[in-house]
Amino acid sequence: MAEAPLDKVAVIGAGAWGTALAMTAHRAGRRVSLWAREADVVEAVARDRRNPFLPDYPIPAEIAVSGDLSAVVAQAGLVILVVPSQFLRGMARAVEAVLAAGVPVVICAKGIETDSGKLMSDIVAEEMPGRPQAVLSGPSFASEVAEGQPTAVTVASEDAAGGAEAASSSLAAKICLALGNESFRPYISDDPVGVEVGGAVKNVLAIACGIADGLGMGSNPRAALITRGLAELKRLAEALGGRRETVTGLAGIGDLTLTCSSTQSRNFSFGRALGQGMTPEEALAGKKSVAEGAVNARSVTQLARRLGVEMPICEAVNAILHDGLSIRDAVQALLTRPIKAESRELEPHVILPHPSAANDLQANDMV
Ligand SMILES: NC(=O)c1ccc[n+]([C@@H]2O[C@H](COP(=O)([O-])OP(=O)(O)OC[C@H]3O[C@@H](n4cnc5c(N)ncnc54)[C@H](O)[C@@H]3O)[C@@H](O)[C@H]2O)c1
Ligand SMILES: O=P(O)(O)OC[C@H](O)CO
Repeated sequence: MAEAPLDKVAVIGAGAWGTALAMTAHRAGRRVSLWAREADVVEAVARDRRNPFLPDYPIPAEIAVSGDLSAVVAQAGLVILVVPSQFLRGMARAVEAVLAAGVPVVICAKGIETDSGKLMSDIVAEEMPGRPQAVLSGPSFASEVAEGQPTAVTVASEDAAGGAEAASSSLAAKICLALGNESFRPYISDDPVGVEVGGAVKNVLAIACGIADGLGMGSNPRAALITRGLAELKRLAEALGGRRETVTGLAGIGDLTLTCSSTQSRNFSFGRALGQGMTPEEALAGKKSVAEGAVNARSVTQLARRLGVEMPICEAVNAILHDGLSIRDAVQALLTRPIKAESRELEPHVILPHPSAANDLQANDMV
């Protein structure tokens, strides 16, 4: 059986998701402290109990919000890391310097580190050596979680592997008990890699779906992008040692479906703005909130190339965002790729030239 829930929870990162998770832990009965990087966030919460990153939901008075990292993590039994992916390394290092030994961390950033191609769990292992760690991911818009809408997520830790007994005494199980409440339902997984890949790649695919929406495309293209995007996600998860099955769960298809079909998603909305004619710079201008896929299109495709994994939709998004490929050319290149088998058993053995691609090898080569 799992042990008693972790009592005091420290949340590092007071963006929308960190704030919603702090509220979740508070609803679950934990004592909660929240670290904010920006002085104006600390001041706004002190003044009117509202965070500009999630302004519509009051923060309960019992949640202590501070910019003092040592004070926030003092006596914590669990630390939740919720800064954007490209800042996780620096934050993990800073937290490690002030956190008591043995206190577990749960990673909530969705992404892959640019250039190194490292997963968030690799970064934490490097910067917080020997510290127990888990990953939390799944379909969870911060605003809906803050509102108390029913939400299900996956929490994964390696020690959950080995059967029911291992799973129920794992770190993932302890975190589920610490954070679960009547509206927030976490599930245990033993596949952190599969869970992480789902969260990182779905943001890139959401940009692709947003672009299609911005172009005025309908439901057929969206369904095609989600389904073939899922195939890309499965391939990358497997190449990294995760399981294809994990990708069919909340942190894979669950999050993919959510993010690829709602203007609530920052990534979908960013893609939509591109499809409507904005440049990436224009679409991101003045935004304080993060669209992880904009950076992670690069890190995901870098990693896929290194591993020899075919991810044509992610490649197309990356080429649009970072290599100046026009959206029109990217769409044409995707649609005229060679004909392949859909199923895993035949893939990649059946490859036929696309009937309309004979005269367009240049665009085709790009994806
Ligand atoms: N918002 C959601 O609905 C949601 C849900 C699930 C997962 N996530 C993931 O959570 C992570 C955090 O996203 P968010 O939505 O809370 O952020 P946000 O867009 O609401 O806010 C931006 C965050 O980035 C932080 N930041 C900016 N520069 C920084 C720096 N140099 N160092 C450290 N932190 C810095 C800010 O302090 C702020 O916390 C992302 O990986 C995101 O994909 C978000
Ligand atoms: O708004 P997005 O696109 O960052 O998506 C937020 C969450 O990741 C949804 O699960």
